[in-house]
Amino acid sequence: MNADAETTDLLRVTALGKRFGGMEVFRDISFGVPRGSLVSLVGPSGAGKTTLLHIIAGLETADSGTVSHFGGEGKKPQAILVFQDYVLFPNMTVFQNIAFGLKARKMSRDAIRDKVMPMLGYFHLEDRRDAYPSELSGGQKQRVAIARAMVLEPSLLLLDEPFANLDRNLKMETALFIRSTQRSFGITTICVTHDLQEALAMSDRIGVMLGGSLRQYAPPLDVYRRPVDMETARFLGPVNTITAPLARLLGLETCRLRPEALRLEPDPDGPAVITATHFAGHYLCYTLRVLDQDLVVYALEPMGQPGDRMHIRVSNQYPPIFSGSLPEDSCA
Ligand SMILES: Nc1ncnc2c1ncn2[C@@H]1O[C@H](COP(=O)(O)OP(=O)(O)OP(=O)(O)O)[C@@H](O)[C@H]1O
Repeated sequence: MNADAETTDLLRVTALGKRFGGMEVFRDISFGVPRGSLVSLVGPSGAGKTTLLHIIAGLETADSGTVSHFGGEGKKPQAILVFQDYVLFPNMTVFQNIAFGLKARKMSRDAIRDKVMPMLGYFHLEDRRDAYPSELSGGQKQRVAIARAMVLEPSLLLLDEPFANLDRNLKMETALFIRSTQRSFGITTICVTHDLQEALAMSDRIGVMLGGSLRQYAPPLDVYRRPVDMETARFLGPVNTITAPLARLLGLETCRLRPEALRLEPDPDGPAVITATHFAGHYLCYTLRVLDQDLVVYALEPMGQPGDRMHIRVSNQYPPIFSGSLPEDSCA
C-alpha cells in the first residue's frame, strides 16, 4: 500500500485471514477502498464474501490481519450493513422505518421530517410513505432498506447481496440506482454480490474472491479484459482458446479471446458449424464447432440455426485477454 493510499482510502483491509473450525475460508486478503468509491466483491458461493463483509462491519472477527477505517465523524456511524433480506420493521410504515435510526438518536420530530422527506423523494417512495413492509414490492423494500441506512449518513455503506431477492429485470435497474445514489450522496460503498453483470455495471472496482484469496482487485473493464489468470477469466465470462490450427485459420497468434471479439458471417462454405444457440435477452449466444474445437460467439442479430455453416472474423476492437503461448489450462 503506498503513501497515497493512506490519504485516499476510507477503509484498508490488510492480510486478513479467517477460519471456521478446521476450515480456512480465506487468507491474506488485502485491499483499500478509496473514499467515495463503490467496490463490489464477487466470487462463487462459499468464497467467503459475506464473511469478509461481516468482518468489515464488525459482526465477525478475523483470525489474522486488520481492518482500518479512516472515516466517521461525531455521531455519524462508521459503517452500516444492509442485510440481504432487508430486515425492515414489519409493524412500522415506510416513513417510520426510514426515521427509526434518527429517532433513536433523539432527533426532534421536525428534524426527522426534514431528513426523511427528501429521502422518500429520492428513493421514489413518496406515495408509499404510509405503507407497511408487507405491502411493498421487493424493489421497494430494497430501497427502504438502503434509504434507512443512508439517512444516517454513514461513512461506509455495506450491501450484502442487494439483488438477491429481486426479479431479473429489476436487478440492473437497481444496480444503476444504487450507483447514482451512492454518487449523489458520496457514500463509500462495498457490495457483495453473485450478480456479475450488475457488479460490472455499477462498480469502480471489482474484487474477485476465488480459492480462498482475493485473486484480482481492479476496475471492471480491467478484470474482464485483463484477468490475472484463467480461473478469474472464466469466472467473469466465457473464454475462447485459439490454438495453433485455429489461429492459422483466423490469421492470428495463439491466444484467448472473449466471445465479443469474434464475428459471424453466414457462409455455406464457412469452416464453422453452429452446434447450439440461445437467446440471452439483448444478444444471442452461439456455440460453434470448428477444427475440432468449440467457440462461443455473441451476436446482436440472428445469424443462423444449429447445422448452419459460418465464416468467423476477428474484431480488432477486442484485444486477446491472453496472447502468445497459452497458459497451462487444459479446458478449451
Ligand atoms: N458461522 C459459521 N460457522 C461455520 N462456517 C461458516 C459460518 N459462516 C460461514 N461459514 C462457511 O464459510 C464459508 C464462506 O461462507 P460465506 O457465506 O462467507 O460465503 P459467500 O461467498 O458469501 O457465499 P454465498 O455467495 O453463497 O453467500 C462457507 O463454506 C460457509 O459454509
